[in-house]
Amino acid sequence: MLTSVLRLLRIIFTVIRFRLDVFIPFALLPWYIRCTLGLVCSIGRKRASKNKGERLRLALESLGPIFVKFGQILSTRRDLLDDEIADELAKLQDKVPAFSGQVAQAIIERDLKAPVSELFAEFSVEPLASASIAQVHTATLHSGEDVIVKVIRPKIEKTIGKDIKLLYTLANLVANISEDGRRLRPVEVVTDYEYTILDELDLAKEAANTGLLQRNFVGSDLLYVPQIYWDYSHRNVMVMERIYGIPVADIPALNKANVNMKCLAERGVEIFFTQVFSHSFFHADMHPGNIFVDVSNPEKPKYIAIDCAIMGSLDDADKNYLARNLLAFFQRDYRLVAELHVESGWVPKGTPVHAFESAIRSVCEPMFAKPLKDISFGQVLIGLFQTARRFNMEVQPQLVLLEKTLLNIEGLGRQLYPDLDLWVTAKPFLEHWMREQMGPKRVMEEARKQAPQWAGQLPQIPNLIFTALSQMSHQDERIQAQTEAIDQLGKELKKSRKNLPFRLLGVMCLGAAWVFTDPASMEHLLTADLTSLGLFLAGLYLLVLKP
Ligand SMILES: Nc1ncnc2c1ncn2[C@@H]1O[C@H](COP(=O)(O)OP(=O)(O)OP(=O)(O)O)[C@@H](O)[C@H]1O
Repeated sequence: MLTSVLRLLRIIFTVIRFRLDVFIPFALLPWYIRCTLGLVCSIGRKRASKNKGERLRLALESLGPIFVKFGQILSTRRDLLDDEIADELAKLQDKVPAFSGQVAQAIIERDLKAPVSELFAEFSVEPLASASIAQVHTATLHSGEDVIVKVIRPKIEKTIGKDIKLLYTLANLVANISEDGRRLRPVEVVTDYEYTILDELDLAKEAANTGLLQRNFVGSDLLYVPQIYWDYSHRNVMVMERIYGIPVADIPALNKANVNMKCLAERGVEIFFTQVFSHSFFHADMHPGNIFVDVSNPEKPKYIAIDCAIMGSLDDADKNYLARNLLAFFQRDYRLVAELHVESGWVPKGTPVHAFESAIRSVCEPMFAKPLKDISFGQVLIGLFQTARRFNMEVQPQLVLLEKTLLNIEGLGRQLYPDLDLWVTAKPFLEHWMREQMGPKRVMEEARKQAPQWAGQLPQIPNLIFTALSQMSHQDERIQAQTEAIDQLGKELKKSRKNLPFRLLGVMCLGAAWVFTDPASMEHLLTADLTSLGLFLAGLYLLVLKP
């Protein structure tokens, strides 16, 4: 209790010291609080010469690593903050003094239940790196492999718990006293922070994420994920293969190694879209400190990713939302963007489509002042989410995580190769996704999943086909590709749609074949066999050969 009060006093003192009163909606406070704050805030007048964002950054730095982390996470919420403040907060760095190597050693021995000399052939007591949550030491296993040992800071969970409570108190205060404050969604920001930081506290979870990411990219020449040593990994300690790549932010070193920067930038985008659309599992903490480059083949450089504590995953509905909205945006079909939101119920039923359409147009249309290749997908999503929020849509946290990651990837890609054309790299992924949604593979997958229910629903299928066809003809009118790339995509979409009735019919035949071969429904075995064989062949023809 006493420590919380002291911490709160320290926060108040910091607000005064760094003149953060500019963030306080004075007009809404009672007169006596206004006078007192005005008086004490004049103490920090010297700092008023710095801009708002800079003062906020300095204040968070002075409050310590947990607040620095909060500021770093806040800096990624460009959908809520002014660019000036977000840019300043993005400069926050975890410059945290290391904790003693002996303490790290004691944590390892306690968690792995053996002395360090027994666990490793060599262990460096000097840390390799130290951040707000964990510290990294190098070691060598008895089998000869070089590894790193990541150890969670002692007592950090307790400190974080207390700071989060304080942050919630402040967030609720801001949300309750001002409309402007509510617009910044302070409680949502703190919840976001809480989830992120709690994920980082559990190294067993990070190890599991790393294992899954590694499996997803096994055999790939795009991304390497170091191996986890499971026998040595627990909640507070994780042992991982040591990697020796060039940090991605070290552009002089990459140039010296003759790395093909265009290829490197494009591969970053490719990895991101592969994770999102093919694996539905993406690394969501892609800051440069977590990305290295293997330059053994400089023409085809390979990324190495570490620190898989924060991962995102999208379900089919999210991917659909993303692909269809991005495509509609690039066709400048804001009507379709609005309809997608209203029809699906993302914004409350009854929201006027034209009002949403006009709001989204005013946000997005200025983006087309730039050439297509310079349009930021991340900024498009920010515009989309900001508008959707104004229309009371709750943007799902996984989509916000995706938008933040996309911004990081784009920023990194353009730093490596300023002429990076994101659309060209992203297009095949959106194309593939849309094709798969309507292609035979997807239909077969659905058929397999749905077959038992369909047996009872066969009579309704003609009706469903009719609805699907009328929806398709409605949407066909909308496909007006803006560039050659989008044109091409439109053609491919139309082609898959043309084939859809045949495929639906094919699925019906297969479903019927399945029903007839169900032993429970068979009265005359021979007739049933012939009927199901005929239906099966017809279904196969329509699904696979006809297209
Ligand atoms: N497998 C590895 N091989 C070589 N170096 C590593 C490895 N894992 C981590 N490091 C080094 O340790 C540093 C910190 O690691 P990591 O990012 O996992 O810790 P963290 O506490 O999550 O830090 P941050 O919060 O800053 O991301 C990395 O920037 C890198 O220099």
